[in-house]
Amino acid sequence: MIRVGIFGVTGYAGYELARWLQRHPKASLVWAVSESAAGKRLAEVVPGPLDLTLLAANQVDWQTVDVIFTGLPHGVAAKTVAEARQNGVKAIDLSADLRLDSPAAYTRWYDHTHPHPELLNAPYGLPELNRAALVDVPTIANPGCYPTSVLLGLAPLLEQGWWQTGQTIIINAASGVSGAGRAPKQHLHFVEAHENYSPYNIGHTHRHVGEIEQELNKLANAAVNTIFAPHLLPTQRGILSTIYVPIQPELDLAQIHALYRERYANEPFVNVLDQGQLASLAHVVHTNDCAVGLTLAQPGMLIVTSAIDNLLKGASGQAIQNMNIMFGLPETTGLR
Ligand SMILES: NC(=O)C1=CN([C@@H]2O[C@H](COP(=O)(O)OP(=O)(O)OC[C@H]3O[C@@H](n4cnc5c(N)ncnc54)[C@H](OP(=O)(O)O)[C@@H]3O)[C@@H](O)[C@H]2O)C=CC1
Ligand SMILES: CC(=O)N[C@@H](CCC(=O)OP(=O)(O)O)C(=O)O
Repeated sequence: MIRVGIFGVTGYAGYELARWLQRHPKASLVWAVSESAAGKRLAEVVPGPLDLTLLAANQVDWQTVDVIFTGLPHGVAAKTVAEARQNGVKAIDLSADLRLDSPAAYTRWYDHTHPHPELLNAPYGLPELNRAALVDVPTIANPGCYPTSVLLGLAPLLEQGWWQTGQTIIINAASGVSGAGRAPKQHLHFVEAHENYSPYNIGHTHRHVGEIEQELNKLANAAVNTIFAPHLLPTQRGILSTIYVPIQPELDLAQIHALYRERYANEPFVNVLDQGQLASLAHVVHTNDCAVGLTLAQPGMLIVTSAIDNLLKGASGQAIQNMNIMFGLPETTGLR
């Protein structure tokens, strides 16, 4: 059994992780930390079936776990990961603290100095792109939710060099409200979000742009320029990214569809839809899947639709997939 600790279990991602770990046949949740509710029962804080006594961070016994998950805000998570490493415990970080390749990039997108720049050497945990780098490592940077949908939607095309180098890729994306976390904020208030659909941080301002372009550059082996337009969607969960990609004008849809099907043929969590189908939230919510739809809008312009559940393939499901790889288990263990 893999012995697990969770930090931030009262948060949306941490709680989802705890729920799925209950059903994992090879992992056992040993303890869970909550700063704001230490000493209480989890069921008192988050209504639901999970019940265990919450610990404060300074109460944990590091010797009792093999790995921790950090479902903490960025800036906070890195300090906990550093403590885990000092105690010889592996860590999978759901925040953005381990994802960027350099301290300068982190400061650019997160507006503060990285508290532990030595942790930025963690491999980027998108198994479909980076599986070999995740086996038996001490730390994994779990990818962002929007980046996961975008990278899986574009990887085959960029790896193959079938996009138009130098042209801008436009990403129009929408996320359910759980993507913003549990802390109340005015724009997440029911009256503001329900039956509304609103863009935010559009242009080059959303912090995921740095992560998306960093990883797209690696896939394409070239500088990839994007325009990213996120929206708040009045659902509980789910992300849909609609991506406009300039491609080589001679390519037809059958060729592109065959490329995607071949690239993802052995990927248990990527579902390349039949030609003519478009990805939607209904394909993926409450699963660890990414659904990808392909449409040739006109010669030279492909539209990719890529859908995930932000709390699963976008966070906790992917984190369990990463744990499975880290410990040499079949990747789908506990995720079906
Ligand atoms: N929601 C999503 O769809 C996704 C989230 N992520 C990332 O995962 C992490 C967790 O996200 P999510 O679960 O949505 O966030 P939430 O806001 O729902 O939960 C974060 C939890 O962190 C704990 N916490 C500990 N220290 C602090 C602190 N100083 N300030 C605020 N909270 C603190 C809180 O629990 P307590 O007080 O009990 O300790 C809180 O419940 C974030 O880094 C987020 O960016 C990544 C991908 C998708
Ligand atoms: C709807 C909404 O607000 N979504 C969040 C998604 C970010 C997130 O979840 O954080 P990670 O970087 O850890 O993936 C946002 O846009 O900031």
